[in-house]
Amino acid sequence: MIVGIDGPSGTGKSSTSKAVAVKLGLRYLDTGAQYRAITWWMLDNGIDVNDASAVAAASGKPTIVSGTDPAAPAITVDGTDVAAPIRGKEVTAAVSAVSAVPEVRARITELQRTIAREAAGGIVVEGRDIGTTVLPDADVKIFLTASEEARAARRSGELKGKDAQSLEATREALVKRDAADSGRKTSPLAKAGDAVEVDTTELTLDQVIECVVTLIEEKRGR
Ligand SMILES: Nc1ncnc2c1ncn2[C@@H]1O[C@H](COP(=O)(O)OP(=O)(O)OP(=O)(O)O)[C@@H](O)[C@H]1O
Ligand SMILES: Nc1ccn([C@@H]2O[C@H](COP(=O)(O)O)[C@@H](O)[C@H]2O)c(=O)n1
Repeated sequence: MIVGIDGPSGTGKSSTSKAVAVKLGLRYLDTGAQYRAITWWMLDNGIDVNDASAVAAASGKPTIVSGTDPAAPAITVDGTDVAAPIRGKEVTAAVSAVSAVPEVRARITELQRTIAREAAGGIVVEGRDIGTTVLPDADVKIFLTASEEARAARRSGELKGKDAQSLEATREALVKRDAADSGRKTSPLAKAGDAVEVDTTELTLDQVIECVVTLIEEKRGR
């Protein structure tokens, strides 16, 4: 059972995917974390993230390893645990430029396909291009959406301490990242033709999880 969950940022992909995977005994892959990890490495190594040729030339250097336990997602770069730093403001602001580079996408896509292939009991993979490009033959494809306001409010509730910002600034940053992700040439953020769209604006997280579990169980014939 391969499940692909895509959608813009703040629609609930990670929270839903993890919970669904725990409930159904599936593995879990956060592909955004992989793009964040390679971006973290570029910044840490002084690569200009707006220089696509420099990013492309360096894209094969870091070794990225993703854990697939939905109860304890993990990610390392060259053996360093980067789970915390990849969520910082700097990486968030730079990740769309890095993820738009075709060489980066080719490398990370290959990694994702290998992980999905090796997940014997099935896996929930979440991202932006899972249904369209990474796993076009996934058994279940879901595209989550939500209004800008709902997404900004959700994201704003998470940002604390040094990364705290106004609701309006959060909304602007989110819209800018979605526009870059949707507008890039290579596998942009998009709904696959055969994906089920779920608008989560008025739904609680539990309702979204239940909806996705039902779609998977229907596919399994239960
Ligand atoms: N239906 C919902 N109702 C209210 N809050 C929600 C809902 N779904 C998710 N959230 C909350 O919104 C925040 C963002 O959710 P999450 O990280 O799962 O989104 P995402 O789509 O994976 O975002 P990104 O692509 O930016 O990583 C989290 O704090 C989560 O608890
Ligand atoms: N399949 C994917 C997943 C993510 N990206 C890029 O990574 C960024 C961070 O993703 P989060 O889910 O952690 O917010 C995202 O903005 C994309 O630039 C991608 O390109 N493809």
